[in-house]
Amino acid sequence: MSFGNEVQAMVYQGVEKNIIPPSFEKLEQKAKEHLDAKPYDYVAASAGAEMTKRKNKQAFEKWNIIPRMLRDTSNRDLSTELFGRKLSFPILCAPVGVQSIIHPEGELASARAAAAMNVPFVASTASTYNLEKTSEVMEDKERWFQLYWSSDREIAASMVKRAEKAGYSAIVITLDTPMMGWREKDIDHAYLPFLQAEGIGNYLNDPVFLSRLDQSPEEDMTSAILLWSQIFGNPSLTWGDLDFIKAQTSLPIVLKGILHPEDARLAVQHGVDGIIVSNHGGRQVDGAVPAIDALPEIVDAVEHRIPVLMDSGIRRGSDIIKALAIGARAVLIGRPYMYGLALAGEDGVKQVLRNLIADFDLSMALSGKTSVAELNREILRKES
Ligand SMILES: Cc1cc2nc3c(=O)[nH]c(=O)nc-3n(C[C@H](O)[C@H](O)[C@H](O)COP(=O)(O)O)c2cc1C
Ligand SMILES: O=C(O)C(=O)c1ccccc1
Repeated sequence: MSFGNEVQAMVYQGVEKNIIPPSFEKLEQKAKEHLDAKPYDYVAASAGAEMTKRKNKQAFEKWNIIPRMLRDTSNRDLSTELFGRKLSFPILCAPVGVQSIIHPEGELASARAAAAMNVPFVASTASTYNLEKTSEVMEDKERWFQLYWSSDREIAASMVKRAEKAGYSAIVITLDTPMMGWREKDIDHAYLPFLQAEGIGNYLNDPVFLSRLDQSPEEDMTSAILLWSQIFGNPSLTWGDLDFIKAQTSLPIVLKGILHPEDARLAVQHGVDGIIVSNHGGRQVDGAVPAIDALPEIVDAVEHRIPVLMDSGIRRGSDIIKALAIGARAVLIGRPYMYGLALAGEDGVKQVLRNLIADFDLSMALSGKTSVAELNREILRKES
């Protein structure tokens, strides 16, 4: 058997040392056995009855790929382009907060792994390690900053400016989480890692946040955590507020959490640079539409005016093919790389990314396509 390219060879060479199962289901199971119930459930679970989490998976199963034959797929190009920059793969690490609950090196390990694999890392506002530290470990590699827009808008502005200064090349504003969804398992466990000061690293060194405290966090962490809980989210935001953030930065602005085609049109009208179709991995509105099912109408509504990305339920290479064939420019992954982090830190995240890239490369070739640009709806049919 010959391997299609270097990515394939890399996967098989590493087989003996692999701790990361190639199957997502086995990976999730292994992470479950490895972690305590509270942090595992925080990562794995979703809102309510977890309907949307299940539907994200079922929806991918309803889209079928119709491979094309005899098309010389010996040379393949997995790259894509976003905001004038070339990405090696159409894959990014989604913003995931509080990674220290599953591995002591948290975001630093994930960021290092992403940098090593040439996969952009989207650093969350809710990180345990601050954005400057995370930036440092990535050297010159592509990184974006995800903003949770604080109800204290000077804090939001401060974080955006810090991100630009630290070398992040886009700002992702997450719209679907002005407050946490109804997460029954976390409520059962009475689990809130923030109360132990995990996930608030970006606030603890923010000059504006610190200026709002009477005493430093070292002297009085309880007050810092209390203030964080009061200013974290901002449910009062409206489309008109986007101008404020745009005025703070020259970086491209990407809106995350779009599911309605009309919101996609509004995003274009308000001059943002990209959108991410996402239901937050089912963690916010239980019963929300699967992101992959929302994608076609949104891609059509946007009419190529800005790039459309998607996440929520990407588990395998074939899922990536489906999203790109519908019209996404790139996809983000959340839980898969969290499980890699839980099991083996930086190395675990690298293996998860490597498996996904290799699977995507192979499945694209076997579908008769040689580049991301060639993927289109011609090779897809949806079961009714
Ligand atoms: C544990 C966890 C924490 C998350 N934290 C954030 C966050 O801080 N900011 C954000 O925009 N999205 C956050 N998300 C959502 C992810 O960015 C992404 O939308 C989601 O995980 C994609 O679905 P998937 O897990 O099925 O791949 C989080 C997801 C998980 C699982
Ligand atoms: O848990 C999440 O899904 C999430 O987005 C989040 C929100 C605030 C802090 C940490 C994570």
